[in-house]
Amino acid sequence: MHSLTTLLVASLATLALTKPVPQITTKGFSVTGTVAKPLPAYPVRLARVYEKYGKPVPSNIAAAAAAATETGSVPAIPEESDVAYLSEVNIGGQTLTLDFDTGSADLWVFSSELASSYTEGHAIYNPNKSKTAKKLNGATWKIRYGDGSGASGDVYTDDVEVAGITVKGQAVELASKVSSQFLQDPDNDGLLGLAFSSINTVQPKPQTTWFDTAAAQGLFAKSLFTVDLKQGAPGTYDFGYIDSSKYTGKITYTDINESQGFWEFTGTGYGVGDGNFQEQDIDAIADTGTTLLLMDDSIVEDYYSQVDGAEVDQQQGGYVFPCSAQLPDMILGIGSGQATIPGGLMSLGAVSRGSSSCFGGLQSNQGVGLSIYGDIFLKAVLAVFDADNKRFGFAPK
Ligand SMILES: C[C@@H](SC(=N)N)c1ccc(Cl)cc1
Ligand SMILES: C[C@@H](SC(=N)N)c1ccc(Cl)cc1
Repeated sequence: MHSLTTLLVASLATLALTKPVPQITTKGFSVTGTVAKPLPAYPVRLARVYEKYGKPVPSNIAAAAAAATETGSVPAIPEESDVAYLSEVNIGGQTLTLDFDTGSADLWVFSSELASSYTEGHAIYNPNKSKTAKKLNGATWKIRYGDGSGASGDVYTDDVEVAGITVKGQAVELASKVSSQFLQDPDNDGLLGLAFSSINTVQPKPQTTWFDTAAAQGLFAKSLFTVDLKQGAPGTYDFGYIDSSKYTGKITYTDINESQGFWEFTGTGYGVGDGNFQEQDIDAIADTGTTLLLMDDSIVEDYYSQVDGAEVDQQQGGYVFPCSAQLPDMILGIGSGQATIPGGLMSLGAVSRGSSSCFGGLQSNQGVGLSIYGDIFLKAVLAVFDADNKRFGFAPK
């Protein structure tokens, strides 16, 4: 008899294991010219010039820029076994809890356009109850994840508030269809994409993510956000600033390659426990929307070869080990530094209530060619997603 946890963990594990890059039909993309972007307020532009040349921003300019821009913080609440993290969002006066996802670029929600049998237990968005909703005529969207999970529907624009920051005219994608995976998770009312807008699935004209819309409207003095996830406790997403109280030591940055639309970088290698560090290029993405740490089989096998009793459990869909096992730390080389994931974070907990078998936080990426540094990694660091400088940063915490 599978407990819910097993099903959820297994389905998400399977989901995480087998949900390769959302199948975005690139052939349909047509960038019909560029929309004139409102220029950020003058002091913001001036402050950026100083920063660009590594000069301290004069206090009067910094003060003026700060006055013209916004910052905000919103809790990231873990679901059971930390399988996903949910945050509150207000759309046209309606509050939903969404899965913020740096691995996709669609803001889509459970909506009044879904059959009511699908919306049981969910908060839904109903544009007819919003004073500021406008239909985006002719626009549709359809997202697919490798495991076959996905959703589709049509599009409105509305005022979307995240972390106290309101973006007017944000594209909101209403689900009129969702796949079964999304029905197993009654608290998840949809996704808020934080990847690059180049992989947004709206047709015929792709839309921008909430973050990119806000940045284009000049709402941030610094166009960056930070992610501070915690094991079994609320963390935060912060927008427009870095809270120095959320990390220790210094932030190490690495350039990202946004050509696939992800926060993608080349890791410098890995180490298991106090074993020696293996230098190798690792094509990785930082992904809040994936529960696990997904890496090449060779690395996964190396790690579990050092865990007594670890084995692949087909039924669970990945490596399991005795919950009594002492798990080694996982070291990930990023830029000039190394992120240490303590052994205690490398488990998702018992495969089902009362079981002495635990599900591994590190699992195979099934050879998809990308390593997915998901929530297991993000619980170990303060992560900085810096769009201004096209870089990813991390610091111990
Ligand atoms: C980009 C993410 S899916 C997402 N975060 N929306 C991903 C890609 C490939 C694999 Cl194998 C697993 C996860
Ligand atoms: C597509 C992912 S979100 C992501 N891939 N980052 C997902 C999340 C939750 C459910 Cl229930 C099903 C699928």
